[in-house]
Amino acid sequence: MRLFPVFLTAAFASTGIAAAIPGHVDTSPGNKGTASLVQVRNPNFEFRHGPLALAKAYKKFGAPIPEDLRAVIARFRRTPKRDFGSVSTDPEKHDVEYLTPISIGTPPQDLIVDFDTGSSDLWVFSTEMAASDIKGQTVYDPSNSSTSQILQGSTWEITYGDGSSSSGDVYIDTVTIGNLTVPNQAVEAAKKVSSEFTEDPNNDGLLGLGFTSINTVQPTPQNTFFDNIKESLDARLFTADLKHGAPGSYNFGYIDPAAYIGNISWTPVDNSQGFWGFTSPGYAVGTGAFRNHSMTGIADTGTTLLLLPKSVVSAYYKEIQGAEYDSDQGGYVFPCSPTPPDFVFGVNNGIVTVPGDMVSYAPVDTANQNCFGGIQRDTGIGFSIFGDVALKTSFVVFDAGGLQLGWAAK
Ligand SMILES: O=C(c1ccc(-c2ccco2)nc1O)N(Cc1ccccn1)C1CC1
Repeated sequence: MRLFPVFLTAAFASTGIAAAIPGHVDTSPGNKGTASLVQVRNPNFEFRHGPLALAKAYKKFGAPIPEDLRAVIARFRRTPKRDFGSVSTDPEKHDVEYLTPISIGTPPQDLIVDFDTGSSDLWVFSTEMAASDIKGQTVYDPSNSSTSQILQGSTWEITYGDGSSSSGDVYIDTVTIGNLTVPNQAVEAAKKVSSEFTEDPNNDGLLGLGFTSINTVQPTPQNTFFDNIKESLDARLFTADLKHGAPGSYNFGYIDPAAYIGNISWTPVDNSQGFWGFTSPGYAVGTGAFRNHSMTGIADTGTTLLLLPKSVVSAYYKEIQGAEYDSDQGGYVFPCSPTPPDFVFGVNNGIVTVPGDMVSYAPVDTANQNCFGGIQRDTGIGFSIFGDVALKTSFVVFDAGGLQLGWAAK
């Protein structure tokens, strides 16, 4: 029978050497019972921080742990694991929206959704919808997720500024974005969506990155993904790096210094309406002089265009030969060439430049003669909306920790 020298196992385990494998113990008469044991690394041994291993050794032999060692251990224990993550986001035609992959449930169900800093509901197309409302979208099936739990009695309903709407009930399930997972995220399953969503085959839902104060779940509003994960991030912020006709990214918990040039201009955020609100001090048209003109608005990745006060918009289009407000098109239209002037807006004591070629949003006719403007009036909304036309020219930091927005060129 092979004796397994248990005392040796214990001794080795505390030093990271695997339990010695049973060696050959020579018990022939006259022999002192010597043993030769081959050591192998213990695959299950968790490498312990040096001071921790030293403290363990003191403990094992009943020696008091010196004060300085105790202090090091305490500091090591206080810094919990921190996190950060990144996910790619792709523009639809004309950069009308940017779509980003997320995973929901167990096993993971992969959907592609619109990250929207202008709203705060995470809702998705679901198996609870009428088949006629689904045209090509991928749907979330809570019954196919072993981790989904219905949030009994909860419902949601949201209406967006473009008149679109959706509603349904609520599940708690695991949601992963990039390498970041929230195990108990409220996932709002759609039962109804308006035609604007049905007719958008590539968009499986919205992921709100606004403030939880405007989440529409009743009776108890639910946290956004960002609100659920922000305390475990290295920094309580996310960044939006949207691009014109090319993949961009949303990063969580860190500012990538390689993603921007020059300095970040910071401006305080007013989140009293649940949005990433700020006030721009003014604007310039092309190479013209900067005009002081306070514009209060929000940074909204979910809105395509740059919607500004009527007076600013008409001052801009006044500089374009042939530009006019076309009520048939519902906005300013102008000749696609020559390229219109840049539009510059202030952010604190910095500026953001929207290049003229990004102001031409899209041709209004097949002859490509006239273009619909990317800058339009914010009439009736109550504030301006710095949507994708403004955001895609910049690297934007949504800093919940400092309650500030950072804008940088790239
Ligand atoms: O679509 C929305 C929008 C987003 C969320 C909510 C909402 C209601 C309740 C919770 O969230 N209501 C909106 O209306 N835009 C953009 C927009 C575009 C055009 C006209 C009006 N607005 C909000 C961010 C400003």
